[in-house]
Amino acid sequence: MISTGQLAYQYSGGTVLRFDDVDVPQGGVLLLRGVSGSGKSTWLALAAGLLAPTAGDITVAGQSLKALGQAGGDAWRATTIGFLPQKLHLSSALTVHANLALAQWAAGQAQDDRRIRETLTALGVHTLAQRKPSQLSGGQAQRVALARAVLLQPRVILADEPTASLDDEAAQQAVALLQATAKHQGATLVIATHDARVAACLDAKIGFQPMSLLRSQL
Ligand SMILES: Nc1ncnc2c1ncn2[C@@H]1O[C@H](COP(=O)(O)OP(=O)(O)OP(=O)(O)O)[C@@H](O)[C@H]1O
Repeated sequence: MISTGQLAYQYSGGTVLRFDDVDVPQGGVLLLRGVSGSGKSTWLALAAGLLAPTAGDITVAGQSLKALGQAGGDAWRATTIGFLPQKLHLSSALTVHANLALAQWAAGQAQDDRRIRETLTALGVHTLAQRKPSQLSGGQAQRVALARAVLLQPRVILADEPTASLDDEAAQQAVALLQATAKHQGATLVIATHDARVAACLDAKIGFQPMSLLRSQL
């Protein structure tokens, strides 16, 4: 589902970031660990097709991302990748419902209010549909952002530092929610984090594949 071979990326003028090979099956979980600057965000951008590898291959959901052109990339990403960013980027002027409708519009899809309601309900935030982001708690806002990420039923969920600035209980809930949502949708889940608590929060019964990015790789 996600497999890489000799994957490497070099920013203009920067050193070459080299990544270990991974092979994550559909529905599997990859825990991408590494300290700040080790390349987690770069790896996520490569997996989302936002960056093209400098060397090596990456295949996501059967699509070789090397073969994906700029134009095809947007359409592929809209239906394949659900991204939960560290900074949630909910539109402050819009209600929760409208934020999700905007995601459907941005993907070129017709507004589907039923699907929006179903997704908000699955994440326990349907009663907040008419609120603006400023009227949500941090945990509620993260659930709404996760709802937006999985709205189009992506085959892959990429989560960037989902437990940053959360206390232990909220971190446990955030990871459990991500894992349950991915399982419910049959999606492959990648969590990129420097937070050592995440491994302990993941459900060991389901299992996950760890990959550590080390500063020495830079
Ligand atoms: N646009 C860029 N131009 C040049 N170098 C970059 C750029 N973005 C990132 N880098 C460098 O690439 C390396 C990996 O960065 P990356 O953001 O992927 O790490 P990270 O593990 O996600 O870090 P953090 O946890 O702090 O977000 C770092 O050395 C960083 O300075």
